[in-house]
Amino acid sequence: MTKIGLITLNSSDDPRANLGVTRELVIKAADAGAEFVLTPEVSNCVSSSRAHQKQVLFREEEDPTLAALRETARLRGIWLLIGSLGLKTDDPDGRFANRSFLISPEGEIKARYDKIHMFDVDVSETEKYRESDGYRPGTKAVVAETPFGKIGMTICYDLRFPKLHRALAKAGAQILVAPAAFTAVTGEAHWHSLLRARAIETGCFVLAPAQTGHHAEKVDVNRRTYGHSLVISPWGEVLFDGGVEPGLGLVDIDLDEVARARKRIPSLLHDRDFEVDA
Ligand SMILES: O=C(O)CNC(=O)[C@H](CS)NC(=O)CCC(=O)C(=O)O
Repeated sequence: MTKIGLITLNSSDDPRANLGVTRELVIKAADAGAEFVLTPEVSNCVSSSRAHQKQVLFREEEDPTLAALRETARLRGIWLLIGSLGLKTDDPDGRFANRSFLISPEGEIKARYDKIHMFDVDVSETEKYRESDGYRPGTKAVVAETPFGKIGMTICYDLRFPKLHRALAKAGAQILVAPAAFTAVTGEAHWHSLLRARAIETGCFVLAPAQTGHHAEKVDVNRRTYGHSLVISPWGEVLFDGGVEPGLGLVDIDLDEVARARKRIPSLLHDRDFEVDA
């Protein structure tokens, strides 16, 4: 059994305040015996104003949230997935990275992953996102090794591109992480179904820490996220649902369930090539 600590946040556009809340919940998870703790997408700052982000975000090397959470992981001896941080980069267009970090109990960065699929979507007339204007998409899928299993890294909108999850599972992933800031509207319609589908298709545990509630009202009145941090078993059962309040969920997962689910339905081994007659 591995004890998972899943953190739901209502991050503001103030990275210092967000760090305070996040660190407190990470410590609470460690105190409760969690071995692996996960935070949502853009844990450090939810903001769609590029001007504001330019003021408050740092490069990876100087980012105070990353440094502080690495230290917390080390002091508490836990594995920590920082679901993602908005970070400055040397992108020629000045775009940020939406980057996840897997931190070891020694406080080392064991893996980093830049979100591949950009959320360029009109959710409604008043709620439009052009993530690729502000963020530079990644080009590399990542599977990272831990003592409790291999972790396939994804972020938020990646959830809608099952090719990625299949590639991660085929590369050995037993746990898929899907930190998110799903919109309230699309979350209501799709969040549980998409996460359960990815778990069922791959025979992986899916761990999905989420942002929740209203964010950064000054610059972005409509920004509202869905919450419902979830843990899904490899058979597709919802083992935990964090609801809409920020806080901590604790769930024990049994990695043997991965092999059991894949034995019952070995679809991961049954891919076939085909042509499309159109
Ligand atoms: O903008 C930031 O600061 C961080 N990025 C996000 O919150 C991103 C892009 S706006 N949100 C999503 O990917 C939501 C996906 C979603 O809701 C869906 O697929 O339905």
